[in-house]
Amino acid sequence: MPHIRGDASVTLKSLSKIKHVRAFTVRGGGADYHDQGEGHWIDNHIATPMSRYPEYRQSRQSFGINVLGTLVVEIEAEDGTIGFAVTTGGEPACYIVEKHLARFLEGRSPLEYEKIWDQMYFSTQYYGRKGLVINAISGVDLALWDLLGKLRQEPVYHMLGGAVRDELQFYATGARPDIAKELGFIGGKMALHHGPAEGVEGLKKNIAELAEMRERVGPDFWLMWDCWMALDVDYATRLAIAAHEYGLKWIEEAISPDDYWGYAELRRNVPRGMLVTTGEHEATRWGFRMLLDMECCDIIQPDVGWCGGITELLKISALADAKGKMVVPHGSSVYSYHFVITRHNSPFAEFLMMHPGPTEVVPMFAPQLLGEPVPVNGRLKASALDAPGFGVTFNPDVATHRPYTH
Ligand SMILES: C[C@H](O)[C@H](O)[C@@H](O)[C@@H](O)C(=O)O
Ligand SMILES: [Mg+2]
Repeated sequence: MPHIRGDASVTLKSLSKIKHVRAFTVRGGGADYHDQGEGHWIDNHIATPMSRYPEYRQSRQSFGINVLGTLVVEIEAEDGTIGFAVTTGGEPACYIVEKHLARFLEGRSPLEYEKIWDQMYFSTQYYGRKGLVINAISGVDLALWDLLGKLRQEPVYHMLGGAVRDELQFYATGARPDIAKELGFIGGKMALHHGPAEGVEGLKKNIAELAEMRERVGPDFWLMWDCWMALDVDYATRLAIAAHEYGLKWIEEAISPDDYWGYAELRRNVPRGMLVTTGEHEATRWGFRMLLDMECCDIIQPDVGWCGGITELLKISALADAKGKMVVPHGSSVYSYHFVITRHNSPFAEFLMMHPGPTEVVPMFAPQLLGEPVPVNGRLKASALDAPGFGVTFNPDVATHRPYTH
């Protein structure tokens, strides 16, 4: 019998424990990517649930889409190694991290990420479960995985099972799918501009925009609509039927994230071959189980910075995989890239075009993450993710503010 060596080189004891958790907020783009300047495509008459109020129709910032700002979570180990992550959450999320969540990490091993997640979730369940609290938990979880990778000197995707393909391929979200095609992306997702409050005229304008873009990109390039929760089932059904002749590949987040029944109905209504997608504003394995068990959609799109982090996304993805459903995370830069490259049921990823046009590729969370990789010709090699943790560092030139301590 050959002697089988099995020295457990990484143990709970050998890895440096967590010493400090700190939370900061940052303004101006980055993880709160809706927080952009004037004239940006991402704030130009995009249909939302607030579009029923004319005063809030032109700009999503007018009703506060960028009110939170970025949350930066920093976790320092006893040996001085620091892991960090960014997500949407700003000052209120800082409060939750500092005053509530930090107690479950300080003094513990970063290897205990399952137990830490469980304690963060169930200790906040009485006021959390979705939205801001899960954003905060996600930020902590992502910073924990970044710290673990830096302590172990390996990239997060290695710890998630390794790459199942040599490279990532991306579709682009932005106002110019024609330019996205020239840049090598596999498809272009546009924001829908007119909602039910603008009646049949608005619906006709939507279809005219789609028809014009189809003319520009040719018959085979993927075109999708992101409806950002703006529609009702009837309007979404009529829009999907009218869009079918222009080859709309999927209709995304057409109705309220809470209307699971409406999504199931819409999915029964849309023309055969058109996909219904949603999930970026859903959270935890329990929320995504509702979407999957109620047959709400063909692709789930969790945001790893909003759904519970990597630890929770692993559970969500396994649920979807068991049901033969694709998981294409909502654009969240390196945090989704390290996940997507490791999952067979995540065949492509989203790249959110943050250039104002958008006419060029710029890092999604710019200027916050130094070393943030971007797709080249619509693709990113797995080897581009090989630095420890998530492979990025926080830009020291970006002003941060720590509103609370503990
Ligand atoms: C483009 C959409 O309106 C949102 O701004 C976008 O963040 C999100 O819905 C997406 O899927 O990228
Ligand atoms: Mg979306």
